[in-house]
Amino acid sequence: MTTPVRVAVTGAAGQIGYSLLFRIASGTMLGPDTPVDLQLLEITPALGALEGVRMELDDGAFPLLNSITCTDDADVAFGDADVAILVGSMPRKAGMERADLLSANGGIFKPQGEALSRSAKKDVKVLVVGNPANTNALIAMNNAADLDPGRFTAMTRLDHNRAISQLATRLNSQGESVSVNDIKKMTVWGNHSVTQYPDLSHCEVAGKNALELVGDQEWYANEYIPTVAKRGAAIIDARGSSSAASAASAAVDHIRDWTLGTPDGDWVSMSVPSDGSYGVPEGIISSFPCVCKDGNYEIVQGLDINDFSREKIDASAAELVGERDAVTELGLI
Ligand SMILES: NC(=O)c1ccc[n+]([C@@H]2O[C@H](COP(=O)([O-])OP(=O)(O)OC[C@H]3O[C@@H](n4cnc5c(N)ncnc54)[C@H](O)[C@@H]3O)[C@@H](O)[C@H]2O)c1
Ligand SMILES: O=C(O)C[C@H](O)C(=O)O
Repeated sequence: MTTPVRVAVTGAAGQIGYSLLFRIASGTMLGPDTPVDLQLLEITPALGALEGVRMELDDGAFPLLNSITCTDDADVAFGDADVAILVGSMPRKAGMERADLLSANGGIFKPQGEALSRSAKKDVKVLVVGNPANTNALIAMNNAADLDPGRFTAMTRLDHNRAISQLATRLNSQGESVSVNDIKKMTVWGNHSVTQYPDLSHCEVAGKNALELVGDQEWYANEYIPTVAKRGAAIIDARGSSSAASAASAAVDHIRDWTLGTPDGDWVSMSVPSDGSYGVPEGIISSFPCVCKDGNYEIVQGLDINDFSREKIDASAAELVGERDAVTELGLI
């Protein structure tokens, strides 16, 4: 049998975990020929609920699911992990300031970065989903002394997928006949927050420029961008809890593409450590257009950035720099 891939998931008994684990077990993330070992981390009080999830995973009789480990010890969960999806975090509660949230999550992502460094494979692929995802990833990265910083990424794939879907809906309402499959080269820049910038200037729809097809800068600036950026809040309003199945689906997309590659002629949005590309300061984890091949990602180079895009990319980068400065002040990095 092919050696199973060890996939660690934190916050495994939560909402996203409930959707994510079954898709990983079914082979949707790593392909139909790759067995998996699931290494699931929860806080001690949630181990009972996690046991229930394990029972349901057993009941799925998934042919690719080689083993399931449930633990409250990060070194066990991350032991020899090939992939680590960090979902468990403390979401913002009423009355909490950003600094409170960053500090509470520092208590989670600092020790988890240290445990990844001690226990995971050196080429582990880390995806941080738990919010504030970009800065949580930065905290983990900065506390993982023995790992290459490039192993740490954060999730903006949900924003990318939302941007594609909203564009298809708009074009169909204009009388075009567009499927999400026709939309290529979508880019979300910046932070997984309201300052994110879903950029249509390089996006293609069946080979045509998306912005030209839309032909309505006012809609782009004042409806499309805010709708994508505030979609998370709209889901919370409608459902009473934050997005879960779509977030799990995006996590599967992110790890699948990083592992198996992006299609020729297309790219995806991933939050990765900035190397200074497009004027985004080094020392933050920000969303860029990325191509993946042979298990590696690269930031797409050479795209023209117009004045409108420049302003939006700079604003989101400035927010990330502010978050980095706050966690530096808190002694987390
Ligand atoms: N990046 C994105 O696009 C995106 C999208 C949706 C949700 N999110 C974020 O994902 C996170 C999880 O969402 P959810 O709906 O699954 O939340 P949830 O509250 O249902 O589940 C979170 C789980 O994490 C666990 N947990 C808390 N601290 C932990 C720790 N130190 N170690 C291990 N587990 C721990 C909790 O016990 C809980 O079971 C939230 O921060 C949410 O805001 C991000
Ligand atoms: O917006 C949120 O708080 C939840 C999540 O990050 C989302 O984008 O759905």
